[in-house]
Amino acid sequence: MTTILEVKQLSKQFSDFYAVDKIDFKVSKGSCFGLLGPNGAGKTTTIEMLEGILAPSSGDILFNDKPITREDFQKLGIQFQHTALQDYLTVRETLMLFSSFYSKTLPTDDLIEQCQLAEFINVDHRKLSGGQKQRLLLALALINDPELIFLDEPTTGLDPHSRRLFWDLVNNIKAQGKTILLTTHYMDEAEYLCDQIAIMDKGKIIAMNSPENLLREHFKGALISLPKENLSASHNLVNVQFSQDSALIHTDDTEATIAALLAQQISLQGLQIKSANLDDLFLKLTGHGLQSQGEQQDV
Ligand SMILES: Nc1ncnc2c1ncn2[C@@H]1O[C@H](COP(=O)(O)OP(=O)(O)OP(=O)(O)O)[C@@H](O)[C@H]1O
Repeated sequence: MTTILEVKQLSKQFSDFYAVDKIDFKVSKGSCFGLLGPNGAGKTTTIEMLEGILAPSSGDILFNDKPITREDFQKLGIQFQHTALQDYLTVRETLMLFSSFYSKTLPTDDLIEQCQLAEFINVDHRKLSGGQKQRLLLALALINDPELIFLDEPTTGLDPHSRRLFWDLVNNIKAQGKTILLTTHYMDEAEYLCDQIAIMDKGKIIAMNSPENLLREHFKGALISLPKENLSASHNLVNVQFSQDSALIHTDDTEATIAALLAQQISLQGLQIKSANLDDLFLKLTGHGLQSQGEQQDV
């Protein structure tokens, strides 16, 4: 597969602190690459260097095998976490305003259709719901017909229906052969959309592969989940990790583990046997959860 973007030993230092610390990765043309990690992991700092917004402290960024240039930045599309839009403009007027900034643009009507904005085209953008606003920001990111599109936590705070709708739009864009670099806190989003993911924590990439291979690499057996309150300090168990509400036991032998729980008279009330997901992987690799603290969805 052709590599569209390559990052080598990329770092960003703020005073004496490394927000991004010597990371390496490659993004294949036509794929969706996910940068996954909790608040403060260094995701936004990384993509701001790739977008030309922040100067790297050290390292290289190659675009189509050559050091990235000013001209290359014109071939990027960026959906920021927050974009200040001109007040009092409708959705159509906003699209037309942004079109005027570029020499080459996609037809406004195509963007409206592609991002499912037809219903709101004459609505002041300030009246849009969270999901509608994200679709408008996606249309703005696509306006210059970019080769590589950056989506920075595009579904944070959206309700489940809006997130699903947004995922379908992203898959349609990918089906057109575009490359997407996505940052997200959500493991289900990464599992659904991404061909490759890099898990970041504290400025470093701690694991990288396809979601399926990562899970296969790190979880051979099953994951037994029990309500935390079923366990006490006197119980003697190995391979237990604690998330907010549950004790998670990784096991290659489910029957033997359940027998061990029963032998210690641990209640099996609320027990679940599940396959591991990226949240479990993150917990295993770092000892802390992937979801940011205090984050809420406006369901
Ligand atoms: N301009 C800056 N000056 C100093 N520190 C910064 C600056 N920008 C980011 N940081 C710090 O760098 C670290 C990484 O931040 P970054 O925004 O890249 O993380 P993130 O993974 O994108 O988090 P989030 O999911 O909250 O957006 C954080 O500790 C942040 O406080």
